[in-house]
Amino acid sequence: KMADGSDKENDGGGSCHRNLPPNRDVLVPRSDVACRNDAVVFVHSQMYVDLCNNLAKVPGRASAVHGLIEAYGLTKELRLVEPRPATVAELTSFHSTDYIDHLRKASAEEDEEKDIDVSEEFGLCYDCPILPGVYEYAAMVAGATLTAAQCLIDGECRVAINWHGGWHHAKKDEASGFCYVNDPVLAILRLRERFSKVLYIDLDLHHGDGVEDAFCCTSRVMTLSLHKFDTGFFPGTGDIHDTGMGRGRYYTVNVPLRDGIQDSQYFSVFNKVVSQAESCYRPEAVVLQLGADGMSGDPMGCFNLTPQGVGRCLAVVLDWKLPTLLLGGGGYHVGNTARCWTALTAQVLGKSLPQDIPEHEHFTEYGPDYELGITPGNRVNHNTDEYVEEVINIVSENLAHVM
Ligand SMILES: CC1(C)CN(C2CCCC2)C(=O)N1c1ccccc1/C=C/C(=O)NO
Ligand SMILES: [Zn+2]
Repeated sequence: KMADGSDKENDGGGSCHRNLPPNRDVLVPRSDVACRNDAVVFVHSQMYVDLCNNLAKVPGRASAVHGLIEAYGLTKELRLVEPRPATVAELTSFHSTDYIDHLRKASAEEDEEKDIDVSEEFGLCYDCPILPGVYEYAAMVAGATLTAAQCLIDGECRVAINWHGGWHHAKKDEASGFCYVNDPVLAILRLRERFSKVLYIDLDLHHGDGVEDAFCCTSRVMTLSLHKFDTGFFPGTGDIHDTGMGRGRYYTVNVPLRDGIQDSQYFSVFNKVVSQAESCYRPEAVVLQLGADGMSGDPMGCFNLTPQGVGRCLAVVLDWKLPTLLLGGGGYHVGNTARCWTALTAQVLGKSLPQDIPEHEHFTEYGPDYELGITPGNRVNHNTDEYVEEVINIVSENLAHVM
C-alpha cells in the first residue's frame, strides 16, 4: 500500500476525473507536507568520495567537487550524513534480481576471467564496462541517495544533496550510459512511501530516460526532463510528444532543446513549463537531477549554460518550500562541474561566495582565471525564439490535461 492508501498498481491517477477520495488530496494544507526544519543534509564520507573518485566516469571529479565546497567553508554549514551501501532488497525494489546478481558477480571477478559475451546481455559492455568494484560503487551511490531521501521523509531537513548520484539512464535490468544503478528511481520509490505525488525534474544535458521509463504509466510520479534532442544524440528518446501511457498519460513531460542554448532562453522555458507543472500537479516532494554537462566549456560542447542560469531554475523549485532532493549526474569538465555544484550548494544555504577560488588542493583545476563564475561561449544557438515558443505551447497544452 502506498502512503495515500492507493495500491502500487492502481495509481488512482488519470486526468481531470480523478477517482481519488476528494478529501485526501485537495484539503491537505501544503504546510503539512513541507518540513519545518531548514537544515541542509549533505551526504558525505571520505570513503564515499574515494569510491566515486576511482569508479565514476570522470576520475577525480568527486574529490574536486567536495574539495571546492569545503574550500569555501560550506561543509561547516551543512548537516553531513554518512552514506551506507544500498541493500540488495533496496536495489531490487526497481532493478531485476538477475541484473543485480550479475552485476555483483561480474564486479567481483578479476579482469582476465571476465567473460565478455555474457556481460553483453545486461548492457554491461562498451559504454558500461564492468570494472572491479563497480557493484560496491553503485550500491554506495544508491545508498547515499536513499540516505538523503530518508532524511527528507524523517523531516531532518527540507533539502538533501548527493552530488555523486543522479545516474538517470540505468534501466530495470540493464546498465546504460555509464549508469549501473538508477538511484533517482530508488529515491522516488522511497519518497512515494511517504508522499503521494513526487515531481522529478532532470536538467542534465541528456534525457532522463531511465527515470521516465520507470514511471511512464503512473500519475503518482511526474517526470519532467529538459535535454538536448537531436538525431543521433544519446539516448535518442525524450521527444516532445512522448507524454506517458495509460494512467500516466500527460505525467511524462519532455522539453527537447537544440545546441547552443544560453541561460536566459533556458530559464524562460524552464520557468513557464515547470511552474505550470507544479501548479497543476501540486507535488508533495521534488527530486531534481542537476547534471552539469550542459555547462559552457563542457567537453560535450552542446549547451552553453552557466551555474547562474541553472541557479535561477533551482530558485524556482526552492521557492515551493517542498522536501527537495538534489542529485548530480553528468558533467565532464571537472572544474566547471565543481563550480556549478558549489554555487548551487551555497545558494541552498543562502550564502554568497567570493568570486576568487580559494587556495586548496585542487586549485590548479581552475586556471587560468581561478574564478567561480563561468562565462558563456559565443557559439551558435540553434534554438530560435519561434522553436522555443512552439515547444512551450505544445508542453502547455499537454499539461492542461493534468488536474
Ligand atoms: C562515457 C560518457 C559518460 C562520457 N562522455 C563524454 C563526455 C566527454 C568525453 C566523453 C560520454 O559521452 N559518455 C557517454 C557515452 C555513451 C552514452 C552516454 C554517455 C553520457 C551520458 C550522460 O552524461 N548522461 O547524463
Ligand atoms: Zn548527461
